[in-house]
Amino acid sequence: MTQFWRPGAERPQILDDEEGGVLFYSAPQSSSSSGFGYSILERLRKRLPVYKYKTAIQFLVENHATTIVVGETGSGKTTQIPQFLREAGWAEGGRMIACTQPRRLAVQSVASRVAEEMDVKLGEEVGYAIRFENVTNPDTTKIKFLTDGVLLREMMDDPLLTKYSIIIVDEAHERSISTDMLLGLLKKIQRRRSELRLVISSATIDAKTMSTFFTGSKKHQGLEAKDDKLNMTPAILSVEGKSFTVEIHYLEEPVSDYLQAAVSTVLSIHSQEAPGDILVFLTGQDDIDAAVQLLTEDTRSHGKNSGLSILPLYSGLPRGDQELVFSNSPRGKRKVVIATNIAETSLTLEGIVYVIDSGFSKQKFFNPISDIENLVVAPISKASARQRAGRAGRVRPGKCFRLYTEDHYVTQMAVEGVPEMQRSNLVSLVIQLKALGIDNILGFDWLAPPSPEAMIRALEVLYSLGVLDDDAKLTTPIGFQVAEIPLDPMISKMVISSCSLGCSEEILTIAAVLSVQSIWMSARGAQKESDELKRRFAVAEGDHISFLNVYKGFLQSGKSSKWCSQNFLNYQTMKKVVEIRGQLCRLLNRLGLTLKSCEGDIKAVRKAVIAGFFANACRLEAYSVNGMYKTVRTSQEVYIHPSSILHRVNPKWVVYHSLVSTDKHYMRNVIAINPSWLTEAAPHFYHFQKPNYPVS
Ligand SMILES: Nc1ncnc2c1ncn2[C@@H]1O[C@H](COP(=O)(O)OP(=O)(O)OP(=O)(O)O)[C@@H](O)[C@H]1O
Repeated sequence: MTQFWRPGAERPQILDDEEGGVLFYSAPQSSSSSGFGYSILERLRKRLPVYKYKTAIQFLVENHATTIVVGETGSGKTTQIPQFLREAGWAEGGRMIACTQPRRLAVQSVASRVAEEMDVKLGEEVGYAIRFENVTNPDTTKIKFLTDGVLLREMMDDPLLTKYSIIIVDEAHERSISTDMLLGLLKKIQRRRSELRLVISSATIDAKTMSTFFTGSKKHQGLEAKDDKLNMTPAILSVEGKSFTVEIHYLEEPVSDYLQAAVSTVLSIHSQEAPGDILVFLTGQDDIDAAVQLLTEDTRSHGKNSGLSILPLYSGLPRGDQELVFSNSPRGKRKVVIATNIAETSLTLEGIVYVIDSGFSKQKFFNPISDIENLVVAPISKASARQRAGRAGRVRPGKCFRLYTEDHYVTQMAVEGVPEMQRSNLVSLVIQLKALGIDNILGFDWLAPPSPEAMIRALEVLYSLGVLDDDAKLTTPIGFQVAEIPLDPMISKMVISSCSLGCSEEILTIAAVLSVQSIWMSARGAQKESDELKRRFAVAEGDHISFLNVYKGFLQSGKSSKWCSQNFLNYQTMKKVVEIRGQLCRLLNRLGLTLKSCEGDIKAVRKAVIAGFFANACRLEAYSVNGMYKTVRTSQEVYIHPSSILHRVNPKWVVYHSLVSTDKHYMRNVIAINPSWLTEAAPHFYHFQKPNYPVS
């Protein structure tokens, strides 16, 4: 390795691997089915550190309302604990074991692994559910992996989650909004359902804080006397041991450009280290695209076959492209996966031997005063760094190269990140709690309370949308209907309003497109061509209406992948749009709402968009030469994003879907409006905005 690396002072312990861990290094790898026979998988299971604790886990769960399991990354918590509990009988009599994950990709991949280990078909005894996708069988599924967001949704139909005997909240250290909300609600449910068991697990969780949160006397918890033997004090189990060693290396000196440093480290590993795939953690799609390009250019400039197979991995990537990271690298090539923190927890990518950790991730920070949620590149916490390193050492020993100094790790990095709850827009959280009948949101039992300002802002938004009434209760029927739709409340309001405006067919298409990351392929060096193709679908009214043209073209092409690539559209994402739209149609039918097309009456569509997004109205500054707009609500300076159809067109009044902040605040997905529609759609809201609202 290059000399600037220095091994970490605290070497991770070497594992006891009595049976000789190298035995199965050379075993054939494959994507979905590992190619290992069931009995080999059974042997591998038994060698995981957590296996030694099987009886202890079964005993603790039997006797404690809550069990907290802390164990190294890769020790087998996610894949094994649900199986142990199933063996102990917790999935008998029509009951199910749920295991939540913060991320969809993890849900799918651990569910497949567990199905494989149990030698059953995915979707039968072992299933999974993520938003808009349910691969379970109500009659046969015993172990269900799902995102914590989906479990929260299930509570709307079944508030006590009666079909589950045990809920395992995995990766609880991530402290996503949904995880925190779930923990508070599960604590409440336990008071009503003494038979429900909770297991909280993570490699990097603060077990004491969690234990204090869940501690309560039976009296306090309101449990009945029949549960005399049940211990209300959470049990804490520390699983000792790690699958394989991961050597940690730090930089001798800090670097100013982590992207360049990551690329150089990939190249030096490739030239100096033994075979094995590489996983690089960067911050977002832009970083990742740049790294892919730099690596590709480097190898091209040397006129050689690099021997590298480079794969990006981020949440906006279509499913098919994401799944490539699980496949074997082409023969003789070293796979390099360049990922965001989507790959930070729960994932096992079999060939990974080397991890490169940039030390940064993109994190949301919401300012309730300006009402802007920024995605900021910020240093990660020690917990994240440990999780990243833990992606190596899962099926063989590994190395982790941290692109920062050991001193930085020890003295500068926070032990844990700030919970998402304390740095996000809380509109979706508030509506969900309201839908679950929790009225006193500020008094809710939070693991860490959100800021009152953000709460108040969320209440204001929901009130202005007509979702909450003067007593801050959900309105009938709009509030309840908006809460039923698993989308951002502003999109849901747009959908509901479209039913009375007679354009729900069109708005469902728009809602589905706004629910995926981007329907366009990444232009990567072909910006001009991509812009020209985009213009074929463009209409003067803006992006939303252009989406309707794209969707129509896709259907007319017979949902053709060729048509998509000819038009710079992402085929997988377009298929997803069709799927989401179908789900939304079914949901509207269930809610008894009418599906109707406006047959080209674009004005109705624009009015429906405003019904949801009136708060995002902006006016072009009178003498602006550079396309500067000001938001009506807070007079914030904003610009139309270059990816928008309306970039450089600059209509006088617009409404946007979301803001992204880089050098400036940019509006994405923009529609031109008539300002009088704002007062028509939301007179109560614009009444207060009069000083900023010169109608012209
Ligand atoms: N898809 C897979 N392919 C090969 N091995 C796997 C796969 N999934 C899991 N394993 C093996 O099972 C082990 C345990 O994985 P598991 O996800 O249960 O660990 P964990 O303790 O939950 O880790 P983490 O805290 O990182 O989520 C891995 O270290 C690896 O050896």
